[in-house]
Amino acid sequence: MTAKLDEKLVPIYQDVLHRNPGEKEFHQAVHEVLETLGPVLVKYPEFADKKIIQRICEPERQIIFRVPWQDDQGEIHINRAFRVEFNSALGPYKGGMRFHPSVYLGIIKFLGFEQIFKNALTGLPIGGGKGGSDFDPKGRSDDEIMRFCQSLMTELYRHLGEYTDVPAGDIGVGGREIGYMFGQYKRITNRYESGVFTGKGLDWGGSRARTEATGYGTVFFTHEMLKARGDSLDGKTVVVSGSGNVATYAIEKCHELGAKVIACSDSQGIIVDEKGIDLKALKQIKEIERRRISAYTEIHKDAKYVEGGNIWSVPCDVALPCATQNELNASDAKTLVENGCIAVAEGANMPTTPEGILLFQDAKICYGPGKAANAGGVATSALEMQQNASRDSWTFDYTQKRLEEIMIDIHKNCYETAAEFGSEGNYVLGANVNGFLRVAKAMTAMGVI
Ligand SMILES: NC(=O)C1=CN([C@@H]2O[C@H](COP(=O)(O)OP(=O)(O)OC[C@H]3O[C@@H](n4cnc5c(N)ncnc54)[C@H](OP(=O)(O)O)[C@@H]3O)[C@@H](O)[C@H]2O)C=CC1
Ligand SMILES: N=C(CCC(=O)O)C(=O)O
Repeated sequence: MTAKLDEKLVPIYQDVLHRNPGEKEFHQAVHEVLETLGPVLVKYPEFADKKIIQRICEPERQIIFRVPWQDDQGEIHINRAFRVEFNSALGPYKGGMRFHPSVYLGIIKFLGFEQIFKNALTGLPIGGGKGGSDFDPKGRSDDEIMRFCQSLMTELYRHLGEYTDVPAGDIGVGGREIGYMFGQYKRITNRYESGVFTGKGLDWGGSRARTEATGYGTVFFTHEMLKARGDSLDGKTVVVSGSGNVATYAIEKCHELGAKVIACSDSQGIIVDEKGIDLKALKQIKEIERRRISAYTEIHKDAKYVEGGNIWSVPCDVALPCATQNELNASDAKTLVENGCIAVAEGANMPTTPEGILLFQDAKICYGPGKAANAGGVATSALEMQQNASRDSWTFDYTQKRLEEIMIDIHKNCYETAAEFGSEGNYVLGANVNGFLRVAKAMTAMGVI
């Protein structure tokens, strides 16, 4: 790690390392928050007496279980799944499910820890949690995905509920997977509990604008950062990593706001289209045909595909990492800044390494951390829960307007908190401290639980 910790926080971090050996992504997420909490303990010494930080760093519950399932050829497979119910001070545990072969407990705990503060920043009544599995959905048939989701839910259902723990999507988990998990939950419990999952389909309780929300919200946040400096997204050249749910709708909102996205990626390579990414083609390839991004050049012959290419080598004004953690390192950050990049906003969770963050901050460019910039997804999930609870269904425009207002508020609160603590423009400190204070005050009120 790079930035130094306040001496009062060093033993807390050492204890996290001791209790959670080998979970390097979780260590990274904790360190990034602890780096900014020194001044908070000066202003609120009572939080040290109540051991609030130590309690937040220890999940309330960690569930690990086996998921056996059969493929279309009848072969049996065994995967491991997780649900980390991290913190319920502000509401039921709320966070996605990630299906990816790289998933292990340390990944879920980093995601769940980030989720605590992200959910707090929305100002909505949701706690922090996360789950997932090392199951790889790539290349699997719909029936295999269904059988896996049913087997996973047969174990997990007992821990879920609209007032207890509410999963949603993340890498490898979209509307299809949510549908199969919700269906099995309903079958086992014999309850139509709409609010137990978010990201549901529009035909069965989903919220309009939820599919678009994370990507849209990241762009709204970017726009706010630029506006705070008297600038805007209009006319800017943008590079977006990933080509999944978050990336697709970040591209869509960039184009709506007058920017031009010229590159995006998947885990195999990057495409560069100087005329601007054709979103219709991208959605057809990724959402409908579930193919590799390389197929884009079959439609647009003058676009360029680079197998294994580094998307951060493409010169741009704005960079939106929307793929996965630690995808943007110090060398990438240096290249972006040298090429004239003036703003980075994280659609993905923890995509920039600690060294990359420091480089962006030293360069004094706009840098929006994921817990603030990508909170639009979970915020709209909370709006889906509101609609479900009131047996209502809002219009797209009304829901998008609520989302935009929430993102404007998150930016304002982060900006003002950073200034209050003497670090104007430091959105990492602003997001961490503003989110932490919301959780800490609730935990203090609820006693030592
Ligand atoms: N969905 C949501 O509501 C929210 C998601 N996020 C975060 O946004 C990011 C993207 O999630 P989402 O769009 O939902 O997921 P998707 O599965 O829809 O898309 C993930 C994208 O990232 C790429 N990717 C995944 N893993 C890697 C890797 N190890 N190396 C390179 N590329 C990779 C995928 O490429 P390929 O297809 O080749 O694997 C794909 O293009 C994640 O960090 C997630 O945690 C944050 C807030 C909300
Ligand atoms: N994957 C998500 C969305 C979580 C949710 O909508 O509950 C995230 O905020 O990282």
